[in-house]
Amino acid sequence: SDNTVPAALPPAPDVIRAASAELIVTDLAAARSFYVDVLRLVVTEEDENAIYLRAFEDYLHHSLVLRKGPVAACAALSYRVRSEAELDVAETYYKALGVDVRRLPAGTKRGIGEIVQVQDPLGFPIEFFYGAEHVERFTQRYDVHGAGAIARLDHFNVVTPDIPAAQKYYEGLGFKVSEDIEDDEQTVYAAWMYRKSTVHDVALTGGDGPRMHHIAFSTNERHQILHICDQLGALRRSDAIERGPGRHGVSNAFYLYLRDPDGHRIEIYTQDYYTGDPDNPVIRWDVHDNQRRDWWGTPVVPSWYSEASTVLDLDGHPAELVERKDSSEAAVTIGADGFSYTRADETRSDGSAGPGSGRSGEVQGVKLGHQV
Ligand SMILES: O=S(=O)(O)c1ccc(O)c(O)c1
Ligand SMILES: [Ca+2]
Ligand SMILES: [Fe+2]
Repeated sequence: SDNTVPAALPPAPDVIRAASAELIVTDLAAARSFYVDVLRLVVTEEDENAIYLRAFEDYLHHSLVLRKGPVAACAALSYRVRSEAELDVAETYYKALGVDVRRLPAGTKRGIGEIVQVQDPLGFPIEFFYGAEHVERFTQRYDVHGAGAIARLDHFNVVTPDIPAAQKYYEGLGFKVSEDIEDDEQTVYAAWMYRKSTVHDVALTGGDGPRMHHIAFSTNERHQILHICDQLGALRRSDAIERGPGRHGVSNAFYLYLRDPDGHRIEIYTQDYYTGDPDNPVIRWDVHDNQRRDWWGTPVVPSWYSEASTVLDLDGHPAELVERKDSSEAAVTIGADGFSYTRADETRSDGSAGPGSGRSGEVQGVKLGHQV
């Protein structure tokens, strides 16, 4: 056959949604204090090596596994597929992609049925599953919710060097782009992609990867996010707050970013918008728009761009990092994330160029905590 035409891939598995994640934590008790005592996630099961957690609207066994280990890392990002039959489809698809594919019998992971585990073409440890033990759904257990009630897992955000290539790979899995950030030289800095009818199940962040940027849980209302902030203040754990609370430009969600005791980033997120119709309009942001990441123009702390969690391969070893070749968002915008323009061609009353018009040549820095 004509070997210049890539062989047609077999059908891709039918992914429903981002469903759970497994994080390696170096101090299980410290992690338990953060995720259970502070965030109030529900312990479905636990032993001396692992804690299986769920949010209040989850009825599958867990949506987050904390596993004790020597090095903090992300060990799995798991997507639920529509039926057990989709596991064979997944195995065939990923074997055709030529990556490491393993089949784990039901029960290998507590509460979960058979799993197809792959190290995907981007280098991430991905699991596909359908079967899972049903446990009590705490949707209306307001007697245990608390004021910061977390409803469910919403999305993964992954750092990968080549966004167009990553987008193509996820489009092959039937994901669609809802929003992205680009510039007028066709560089793409980030993209948000979905299977369920919200803004994303996975977000692609341009950078050296594979690294896990964050796992996001959603609440039903903003006041739950505000309570989590107030509670962290009361516990003198405000240093767990990395970024926010605020209103995202992309997704329009209200957000908060926390760092757990191992530095894993957890987002608490609420009220993005419906994307379920086939002609859902894609929103494209200019990388210089300083309302893209925070609608109010609040600066993005540098650590949010630079820090992310190591991911493991299927043998539990840190995955090789690939450097990003395209320009980095922090390099082109950290100034624009500071106290700068919100209008493209701002001109001062005396006719001089405003800071954001790009005509002033002024240095646009981010005012850090020690600066007045
Ligand atoms: O900061 S962004 O507005 O680009 C953003 C939007 C949605 C997310 O889930 C996120 O982590 C970040
Ligand atoms: Ca802080
Ligand atoms: Fe997010």
